[in-house]
Amino acid sequence: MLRFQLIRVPLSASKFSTTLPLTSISRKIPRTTRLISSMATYSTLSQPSKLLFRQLFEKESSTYTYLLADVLHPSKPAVLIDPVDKTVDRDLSLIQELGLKLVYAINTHVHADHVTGTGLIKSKVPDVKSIISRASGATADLYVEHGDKVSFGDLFLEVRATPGHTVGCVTYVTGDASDHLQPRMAFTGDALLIRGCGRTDFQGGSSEKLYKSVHSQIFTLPKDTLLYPAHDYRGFTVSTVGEELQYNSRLTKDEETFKNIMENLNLPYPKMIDMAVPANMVCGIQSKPT
Ligand SMILES: N[C@@H](CCC(=O)N[C@@H](CSS)C(=O)NCC(=O)O)C(=O)O
Repeated sequence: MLRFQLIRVPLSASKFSTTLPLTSISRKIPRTTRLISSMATYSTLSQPSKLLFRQLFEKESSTYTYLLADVLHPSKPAVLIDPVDKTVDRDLSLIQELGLKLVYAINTHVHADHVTGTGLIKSKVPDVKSIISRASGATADLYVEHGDKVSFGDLFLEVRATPGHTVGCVTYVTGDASDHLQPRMAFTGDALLIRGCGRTDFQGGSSEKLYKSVHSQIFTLPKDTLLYPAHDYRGFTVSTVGEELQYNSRLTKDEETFKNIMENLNLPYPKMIDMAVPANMVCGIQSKPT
C-alpha cells in the first residue's frame, strides 16, 4: 500500500506517531517499519540504506536542491527540497530516469533570491503536492509545523522550526530512531550555511531568533549529522554539526557578538527579491513561461 503521509507528532515521540493523512487528522498508529534495509545507495552513509539521495545545484542563485527517495518501496516515492524554477526540467528528467515517483515539492522557506520550482513542478506533474511551513504565510497544498513528519514510503523528514532568516524557515531532518539511517541529514535552508548563516535583514528576519534556532534545533543534533544548506557561494557541499560547532565563523560566537556581526554584514539585497518574494508566496509560477 502507498504511504504518502504528513505525520504530526511531538519531537520527543519516537515509538508512536500521530498520522495525518494529506488533508485531515487521523488516528495514532505504532510505527513499526524499519528504515534500514539491505540496499546501499549513498556512499557517505555508514550503513546500508534504502534512501536514494542526490544534491543538485542551480548556478545562477547558487542554490542546492535535494532529491530523496525510498527506493525499496514499490512506487519509489520521492521528495524534492528547494527546487528552483530554472532547473525543474533537469530535476524532473532525473526523477524519470531513476524511475521515481515525485510526491512532494518542499520549500524550506519563502526564498528571496530565486523563484521556487514547486509551482512549475505542479503544472507539469499535477499529483505532486507543494509543502511549506504554515508560519511562512505562503500558499501551498500542505503546511508543516514544528514536530511534523513528512513521510515518503517508509522514510520521513522531521520538521524543526528554525526562524530567523525569515519568520517561516524550517529545517527538515531525516529520521531519528536508533534503527533509522545514520548519520542523520539536516536540510537547513538558509538558517545555517556552511561556515555561515542566512542574513536577517528582511522578511521578518531576526538575528536573535536565528541564533536561538540554530543553537536549539540544529546544534543539538548528533555531531555527525550531515548538514545540507540551501546555498553555498564558495563551493562547499556538505558539513556536519561537529564541524560547524567548531568552525562556523558567526554562530560559534556569543549571542551579542553574533547580533553585531549580522547587523554589519552590509550585503546588497538579492537582485531578484522584488519578483521572487511575491512569486514564492504562492509557491512559484504555476505554469510554463511562454
Ligand atoms: N547575491 C545574491 C544574494 C546573496 C544573499 O544575500 N544570499 C542570502 C541567501 S538567499 S536570500 C544570504 O542569506 N546570504 C548570507 C551570506 O552571508 O551571504 C543575489 O543577488 O541573489
